[in-house]
Amino acid sequence: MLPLRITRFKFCSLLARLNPLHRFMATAKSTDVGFLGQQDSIAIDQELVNTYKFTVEQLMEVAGLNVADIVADIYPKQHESDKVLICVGPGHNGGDGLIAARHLLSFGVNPVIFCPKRAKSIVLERLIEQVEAVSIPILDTLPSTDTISKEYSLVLDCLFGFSYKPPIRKPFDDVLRSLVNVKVPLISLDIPSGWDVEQGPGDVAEDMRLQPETLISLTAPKLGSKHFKGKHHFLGLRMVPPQLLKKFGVNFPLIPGTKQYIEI
Ligand SMILES: NC(=O)C1=CN([C@@H]2O[C@H](COP(=O)(O)OP(=O)(O)OC[C@H]3O[C@@H](n4cnc5c(N)ncnc54)[C@H](O)[C@@H]3O)[C@@H](O)[C@H]2O)[C@H](O)CC1
Ligand SMILES: [K+]
Repeated sequence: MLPLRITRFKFCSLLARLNPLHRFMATAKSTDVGFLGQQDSIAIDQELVNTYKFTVEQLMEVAGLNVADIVADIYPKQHESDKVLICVGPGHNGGDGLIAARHLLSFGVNPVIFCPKRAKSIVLERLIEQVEAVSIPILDTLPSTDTISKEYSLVLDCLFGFSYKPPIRKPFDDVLRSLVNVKVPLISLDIPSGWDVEQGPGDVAEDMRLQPETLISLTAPKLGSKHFKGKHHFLGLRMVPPQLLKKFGVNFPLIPGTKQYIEI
């Protein structure tokens, strides 16, 4: 008899072929996928570039597209005027957010970027120029909690990813304090910002402890995400080569069809 997990995937796969809408039902468990520590997450990223010859731009483009895809599928636009606030940080987590903004625009969504600190790398500067070129607004001050709750339908947290090391530095402490009080759904990319990548939210001051409704993990969930208690946890970036995943003990699920993400 086949192990239960394989049987489930075969069944999902068959259903997916029969009904494209079935993609929403395809799930795996985060415990089956495995969790990554901070050093291994960084090492995978480096091997993707050094050994597998991807450019950072290629990886981020796919990651950002996956994020936009998940957001548009799970939180479809309710009103023409709906806006999505995308909070971007100075690293590649922020880069994924800038790319997601561009793709969301192409899906008919109205993205607005909040970028408290501009990155100095050429790659990120180009991403900023790309969103400016298509007239996506970029704010350097966060709107008040009330304004966000009234004028935006969603907030994306792309402030920090797997390279974050506490304690938090200014001005991000105040940004987290505001985001904690926002009433619309919060979606965090890779790890809720401010959480320790491995330990999770335990040592984070309560007034800065984000509790997102949705978490989107890339490649594999990070150890800290074991503490995630929101509604949806998705896994994206299926493009990472299987040999590399195996080396780091990641058991990336077989996603039915050509969809780029799966709920875990
Ligand atoms: N293989 C993959 O899974 C890929 C993931 N991607 C995304 O890239 C991020 C990781 O990007 P990285 O640039 O390494 O780091 P961060 O975005 O986490 O941010 C680094 C940035 O933050 C500053 N910083 C660190 N600690 C603090 C602090 N305590 N206070 C203030 N600022 C801090 C630091 O100085 C840097 O400027 C990953 O999570 C994914 O989202 C890519 O898409 C490629 C493939
Ligand atoms: K994040």
